[in-house]
Amino acid sequence: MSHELAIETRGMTRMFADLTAVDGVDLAIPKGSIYGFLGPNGCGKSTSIRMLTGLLRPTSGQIRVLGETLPGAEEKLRRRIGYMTQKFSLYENLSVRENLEFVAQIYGLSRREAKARLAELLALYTLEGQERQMAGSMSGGQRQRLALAAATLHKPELLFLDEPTSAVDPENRREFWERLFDLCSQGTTILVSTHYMDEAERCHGLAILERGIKRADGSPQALMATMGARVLEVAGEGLRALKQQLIAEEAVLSAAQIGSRLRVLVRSDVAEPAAWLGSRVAGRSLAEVRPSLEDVFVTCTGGRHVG
Ligand SMILES: Nc1ncnc2c1ncn2[C@@H]1O[C@H](COP(=O)(O)OP(=O)(O)OP(=O)(O)O)[C@@H](O)[C@H]1O
Repeated sequence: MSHELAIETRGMTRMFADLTAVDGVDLAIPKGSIYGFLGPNGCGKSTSIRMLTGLLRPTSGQIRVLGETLPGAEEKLRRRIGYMTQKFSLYENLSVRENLEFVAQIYGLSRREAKARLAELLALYTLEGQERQMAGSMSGGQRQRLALAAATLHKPELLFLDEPTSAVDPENRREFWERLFDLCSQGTTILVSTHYMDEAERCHGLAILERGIKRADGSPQALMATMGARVLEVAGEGLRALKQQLIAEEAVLSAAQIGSRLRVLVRSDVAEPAAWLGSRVAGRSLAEVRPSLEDVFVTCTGGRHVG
């Protein structure tokens, strides 16, 4: 297996009784990239991350992380990876400083190393004025910065972030992503799970997951360029009724209203989608538009998630 890959899996599978939470997932994630898992709740993002961090054993399949085989190398990998869980996992009744000191102890930093690293992190994550504040009384954005400081305290080579921005506003989310690109530019590989399209679009590469199955994999640009549908927008009157009429067509993967337009995904095996759709929209105006990542998502999941 290649040394240039931070993560490599073949047929990674996890069952819970008779539910297949992760179903035969193959991954090849290059070192130094930000890679996303995109999918709705319950599609297997957290279960995949837990297997890749060595916290959960796969039912079958092969996993290599930073050149080590899992299960088996959990202890070796512990110092080399960082993990920010979906729920805030620090102590709410400890201060910012106490939380970070506690994590430093877990990773066996000496008092001196811990002092220097804490000063660095407090400055980097703009937590300097809040050292004594209880973690439980912080805002969503501040908690998230503290959680990221804690997850990166030991300078991991590979960082796992499970839906890190689900509890923060768009401005904090944008700021958080700037931090991730800083970490990436210093050589950290990042695997981030999300159900936000805008977040997925920032990744170098991503996997679209649905019910434990990887439906597509590639850079957002490549996924948009190669998706199996053409995107057309219709403007005019009576779009709700038109939508019902169109989704009954075999060739239409989805039709969803966006403001005053109806965004229609037509299967790419329809030779002339504009002419085909034009004959069904009775005089309304129509234009082909560039696909978005959301269109890719809808196309690979068969349109089941957008109404
Ligand atoms: N310990 C468990 N025991 C039984 N079923 C589980 C367990 N952990 C996860 N599951 C099930 O496995 C499936 C995948 O869950 P998972 O948490 O990986 O999804 P997810 O994409 O991370 O979604 P979410 O964002 O809601 O956590 C779900 O149907 C979930 O109910």
